[in-house]
Amino acid sequence: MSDQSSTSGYALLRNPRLNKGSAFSEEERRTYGLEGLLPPVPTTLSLQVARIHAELGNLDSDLQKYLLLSDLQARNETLFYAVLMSDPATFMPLVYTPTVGEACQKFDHIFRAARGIYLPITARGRLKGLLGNWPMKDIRFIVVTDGERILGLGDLGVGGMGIPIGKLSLYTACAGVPPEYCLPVTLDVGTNNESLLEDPLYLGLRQNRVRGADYMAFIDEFVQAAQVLYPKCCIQWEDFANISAVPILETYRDQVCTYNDDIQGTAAVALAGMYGALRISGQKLTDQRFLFLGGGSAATGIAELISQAMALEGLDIAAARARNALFDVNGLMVKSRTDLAGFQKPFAVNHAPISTFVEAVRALRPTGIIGVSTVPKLFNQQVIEAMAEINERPIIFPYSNPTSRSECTAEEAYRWSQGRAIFASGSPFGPVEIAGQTFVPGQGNNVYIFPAMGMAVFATEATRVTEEMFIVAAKAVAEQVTDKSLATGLIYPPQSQIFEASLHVAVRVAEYVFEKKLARVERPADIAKLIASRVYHPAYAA
Ligand SMILES: NC(=O)C1=CN([C@@H]2O[C@H](COP(=O)(O)OP(=O)(O)OC[C@H]3O[C@@H](n4cnc5c(N)ncnc54)[C@H](OP(=O)(O)O)[C@@H]3O)[C@@H](O)[C@H]2O)C=CC1
Ligand SMILES: CC(=O)C(=O)O
Ligand SMILES: [Mg+2]
Repeated sequence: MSDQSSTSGYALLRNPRLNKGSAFSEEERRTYGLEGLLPPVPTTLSLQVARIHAELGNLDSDLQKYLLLSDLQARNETLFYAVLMSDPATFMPLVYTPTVGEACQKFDHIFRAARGIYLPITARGRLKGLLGNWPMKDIRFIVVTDGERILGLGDLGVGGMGIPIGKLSLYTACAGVPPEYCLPVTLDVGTNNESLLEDPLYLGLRQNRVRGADYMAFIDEFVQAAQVLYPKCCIQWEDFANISAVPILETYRDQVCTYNDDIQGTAAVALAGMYGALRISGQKLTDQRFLFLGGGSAATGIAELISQAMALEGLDIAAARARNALFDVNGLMVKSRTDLAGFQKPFAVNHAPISTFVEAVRALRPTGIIGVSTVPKLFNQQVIEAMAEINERPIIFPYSNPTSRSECTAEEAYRWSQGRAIFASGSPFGPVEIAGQTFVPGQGNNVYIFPAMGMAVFATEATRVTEEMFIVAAKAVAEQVTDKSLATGLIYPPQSQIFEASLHVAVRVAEYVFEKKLARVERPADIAKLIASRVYHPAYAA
């Protein structure tokens, strides 16, 4: 756009952060040269929200709704967030799991306006320059993926970009982190997904994934560039394969402000769910035994945080870890197995090998099973019935996303356990009625953690994200669950109240940040007030 047009009202209509669309007032239209560029009668933000609701209501595919919202985000950011925040329970499944999964799978075929920064490994040595092309200069959050494990959908190459975009939209919609501080990033190191490599529309590098020292050097260049350009930035690693996720976290967790959402955020939401479940069963955490289906990032992250929480309640850490057993493609992770990665070994149990999950359930008699395998339907009738035979109130958490990868549905868990399951799933399920009783399944998803963690880090300008901050966050989620919710089986705050719930968690985490002297701002007398003062509200500037 030429200089002549960039200062015009026409340019204003094309700047999503400043655009008000039909809501520009008559005075603004006169001042900015917008007269004639819009239909003549100004409207209001609330009418615009109502128009979007109605438009969405006329679409019958969730992907179409996703596209409408994503076009809106590219056109008018205030209106986009006003819509999302008007009804989070309705809009989260569209901009986040499950619909975002389909959008990532079809990314190259539905590509529209670009958002975020793409860093191809072919640009090694120039990453700071590419990252610096982003127009905002004070970035506080980068959500970054390399696209290798997108939800439970596998390697989607650059199509994974939908995830950082969706997660950061929820930083704002669920916890009020102002959008101008957020930057989605995709690292393109190639893809091993043959169908993408053969697709003429594929938008990423046409090569297999780079691994090993070259990969780690690329990651390091990215981290250093982000540090130099954005010294107050927190980097959230998202949807990397575990072979990359674990070493990256280990390398940087004590060097910079960073965390891995799949390992640590998921762990916190699972622990929160356990605290809720124990209020229903009336049991103690240290009496639980968990069996995980899957032994990757999410499983080992959850198992470790639960073990740490058990240790805080008096169990020896080794004994605590022994209460968290993992089961993967090759069966129960037992000490005699020679194929275990370093991060899996602490959870290997002293037991003879077991090759089927239902046998493992019968042998270990877990109080809860947690599905983080990416494989649907493996919590089958036999498994749920075995859990219901062993436990009065079996904990059943199929956490894999999106819905198509869920280890079971809410209906299956409740039906096969005669309504006794304490259930939560990674992607949302609607209420279920069994024998006249209505159950409300919770969404056991790190969305209860990462936006809140983001707001706490943003408001305090924290230097680090520590493991203890996730335990604090887990307790802060759990303490908000009412007895009324528990009576319906709901062990998390309702999705409709996620904004209020996230701010509560942010306050608790911020208190901890100040206590541990991890903040870069002065401790205020009233931390809740500090958080409230930092919250973004979707309203047009006067
Ligand atoms: N609800 C939430 O908030 C979150 C949910 N998730 C979901 O959890 C899932 C896993 O994520 P993540 O841990 O990062 O992925 P990983 O790839 O790190 O782990 C997947 C694990 O499942 C194992 N697995 C694969 N197939 C089977 C099978 N048939 N039976 C038993 N185990 C199997 C894998 O074994 P192997 O490596 O040998 O193939 C691996 O150990 C994803 O679907 C993701 O969407 C993740 C984060 C948050
Ligand atoms: C929720 C999430 O982070 C995942 O499924 O990967
Ligand atoms: Mg993830």
